Amino acid sequence: MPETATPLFQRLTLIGLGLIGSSVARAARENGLAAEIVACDASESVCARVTELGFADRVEPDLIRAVTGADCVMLCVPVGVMADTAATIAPHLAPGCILTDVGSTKLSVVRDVGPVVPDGVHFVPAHPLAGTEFSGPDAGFAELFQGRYCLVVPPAGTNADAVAKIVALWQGMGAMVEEMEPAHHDRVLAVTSHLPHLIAFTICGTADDLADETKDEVLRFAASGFRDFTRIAASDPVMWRDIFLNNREALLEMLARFTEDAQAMAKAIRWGDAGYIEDKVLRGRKIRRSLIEIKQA
Ligand SMILES: NC(=O)c1ccc[n+]([C@@H]2O[C@H](COP(=O)([O-])OP(=O)(O)OC[C@H]3O[C@@H](n4cnc5c(N)ncnc54)[C@H](O)[C@@H]3O)[C@@H](O)[C@H]2O)c1
Ligand SMILES: O=C(O)C(=O)C[C@]1(C(=O)O)C=C[C@@H](O)C=C1
Repeated sequence: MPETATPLFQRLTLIGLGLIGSSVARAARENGLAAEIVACDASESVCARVTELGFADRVEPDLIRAVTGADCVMLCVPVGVMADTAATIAPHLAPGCILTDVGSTKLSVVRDVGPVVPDGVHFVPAHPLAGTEFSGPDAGFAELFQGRYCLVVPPAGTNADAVAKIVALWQGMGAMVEEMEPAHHDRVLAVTSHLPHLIAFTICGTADDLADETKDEVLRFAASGFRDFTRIAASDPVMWRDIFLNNREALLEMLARFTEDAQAMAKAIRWGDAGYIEDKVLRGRKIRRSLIEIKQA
């Protein structure tokens, strides 16, 4: 811990030490944000690896022992297991403790975790918009959140000091923080993150279904648009299964809109509408340029 830093938390317990949990552990330690970091994971092999990697002060496989005495508990597990995890730990959270998470869907986390949070415990859901296609404790790194957004979605009436501490935690790890309504969060992420992944998984499946005709060529000549899709298509199946199932409505709405737009493109191609096609490509280019300008590319 940097000697001059005053830790925000005395004991930060991280549940789930994959890409995100292990990145938080590394970043929190490097920036002196917690006096003690406790790591808890359901997988024995992950616990063993976290011990070897040494970025936590204590590895505690038992959920209840892990959260006892913590002033901040962060759930870094797939969104499909947030409910069970929160229900198990809730009665053991100390008064004044801040319970937070990093889940990629927010309405579901508010729905699943909110009702079990005991009085006196502050619930501040959050979502760092940073990641890679890799998972597990070896994949994490301290710089993951630097220059990236983290969205916090505190329910109405959440203790302002607790929100400020979670904002300070993410800022201390280098993130830019903004507040958002959970429903709005889920619609925005449906189009910026969930739909692109759905398209990537689907296009890889489509290519694979054409195995006899094109598979060899797809793999051999992949130095093209297809290769960019394969990066995000390599992501964790459990994490993405849970995201799709827990952002069902917004994702289906965005998929329907996309399908309409894809049909419009198909029509333009069929009827030789060069202007329409050019306009769409130009729009894509502009979006890419503005992402580069705001350093989010
Ligand atoms: N990967 C990303 O790009 C990214 C970005 C932002 C947010 N998220 C969100 O962060 C969370 C974690 O994602 P990740 O990429 O770190 O996943 P990961 O697969 O790398 O790690 C998840 C960890 O949770 C553990 N786990 C699973 N069920 C558990 C349980 N019931 N109790 C305790 N531990 C359990 C697993 O053993 C694993 O070590 C997810 O909710 C995901 O939606 C992911
Ligand atoms: O960069 C990637 O590989 C990611 O998939 C990261 C990504 C994203 O879609 O941007 C994935 C899921 C998250 O909830 C946040 C970030």
